[in-house]
Amino acid sequence: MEENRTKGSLLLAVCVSGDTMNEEEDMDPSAAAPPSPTVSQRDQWMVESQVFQIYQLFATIPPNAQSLMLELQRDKHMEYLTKGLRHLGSAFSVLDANRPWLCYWILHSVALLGESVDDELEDDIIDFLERCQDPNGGYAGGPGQMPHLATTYAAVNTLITLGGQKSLASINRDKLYGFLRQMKQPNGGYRMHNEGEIDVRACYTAISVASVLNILDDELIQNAGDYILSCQTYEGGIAGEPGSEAHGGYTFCGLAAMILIGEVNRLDLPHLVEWVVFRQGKECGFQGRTNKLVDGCYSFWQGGAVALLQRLYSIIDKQMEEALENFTTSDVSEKKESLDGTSSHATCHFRHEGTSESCSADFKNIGYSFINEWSAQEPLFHSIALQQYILLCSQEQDGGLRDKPGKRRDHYHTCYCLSGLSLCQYSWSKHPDSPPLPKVVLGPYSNLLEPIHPLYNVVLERYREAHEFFFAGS
Ligand SMILES: CC(C)=CCC/C(C)=C/CC/C(C)=C/COP(=O)(O)OP(=O)(O)O
Ligand SMILES: [Zn+2]
Repeated sequence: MEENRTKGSLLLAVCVSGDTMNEEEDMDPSAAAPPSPTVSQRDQWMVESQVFQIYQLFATIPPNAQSLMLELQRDKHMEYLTKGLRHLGSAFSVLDANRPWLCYWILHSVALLGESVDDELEDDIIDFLERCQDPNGGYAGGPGQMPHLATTYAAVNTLITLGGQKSLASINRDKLYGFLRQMKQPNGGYRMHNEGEIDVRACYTAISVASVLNILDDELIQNAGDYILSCQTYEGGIAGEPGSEAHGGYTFCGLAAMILIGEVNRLDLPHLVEWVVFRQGKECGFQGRTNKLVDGCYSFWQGGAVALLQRLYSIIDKQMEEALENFTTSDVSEKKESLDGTSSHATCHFRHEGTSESCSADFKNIGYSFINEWSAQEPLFHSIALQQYILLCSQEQDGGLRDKPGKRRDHYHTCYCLSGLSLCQYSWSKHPDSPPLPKVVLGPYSNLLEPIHPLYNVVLERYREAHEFFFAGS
């Protein structure tokens, strides 16, 4: 966006500069006419105009009206989610491959708002997901359908969000492990389902569920880092598959998966930081990829990637120092690296400082140590601006959240806008359990949501219960 406009004005400056034109061109009025805008430019200007109208209105109203505009419509959102849950009950009998996702989006939103569902509905959801569980492992989009990694991730996160013995014990981890092994490809990637596509989403969903359920092992990890690394593009972000375009959704997936397998230091992190921070635009929200439109759901995908990067400062610093060293004394530093193995590309992270066990010994606890070693660094994005976009542009006053003004609310955007809002609110916290200062929460303090585990996107307290359950005795 910004780049486009900068390039556009540079181009215009060259075109109107007299030096480059002869007299005949100077006389021709059409030569000076600006090129007609592209469809993407028009779309961008339209969104900017809608967003800035809202910000303009906000800037001109009295403070008490401003506070009202910034209020998170908790009750309305709960009404919308409850309606969705009621509909979900009747949708359980309808043929649809998205139902575990609907369960996750709705229940995770409810949990973010600090609420829960009644026992009867909870039982219905556990029973429904039980029927989606394949006898040979993994969860399908509906009973009798083919198991799929995306719905497996959604089902596992739903059951963790519900919590409790019945819910957590309903996951057949042995069979699920078998399904993950079946999806694993020799190139290190994963297929989404039998004969399905191989992409970074599949790597993340497989690794995320294996990690949270304590079934991650060397076989599941083997070459996965090579595959994800091959998807980091020249822009710095991560694409769905090698050779594709960097995108926020896949960037979150690739980065989180690399952290969970202890190989995040293999990515070019400074380049990744550079790409992701420039995806937050003048509309205050994030776009998913270069020159595309802002969208509320990227508050989590891009905001989540930045939140993860915020905890990797020491590795980023090390990579930057090495790059500088390589730049100044390239061959000397190369020799040094090969002699003493100090290259960050040759060591295993994210580990406890000072330990020397192999990666395989400690990747099992990465998810847990990641939140306990929470760092106090500042956020790398404009957290207040993003909260402003979510509350003023993505929030529907009647409940539910959306992509952008003019779009309709839906459960996917409600889930990821709220997840992004929670990340913003805790982005300055020294520890995930320490309540944020009021000045970092935009709007009334009652806007505060529950904190999430940024690697799995489940509410932290529910993650902790699952961790105790699945790691007991290990
Ligand atoms: C865990 C899991 C399953 C993660 C999924 C991650 C995710 C959101 C991937 C995005 C896929 C994609 C290329 C969307 C582009 O849509 P678009 O062209 O409509 O949108 P754009 O213009 O914003 O790029
Ligand atoms: Zn979206």
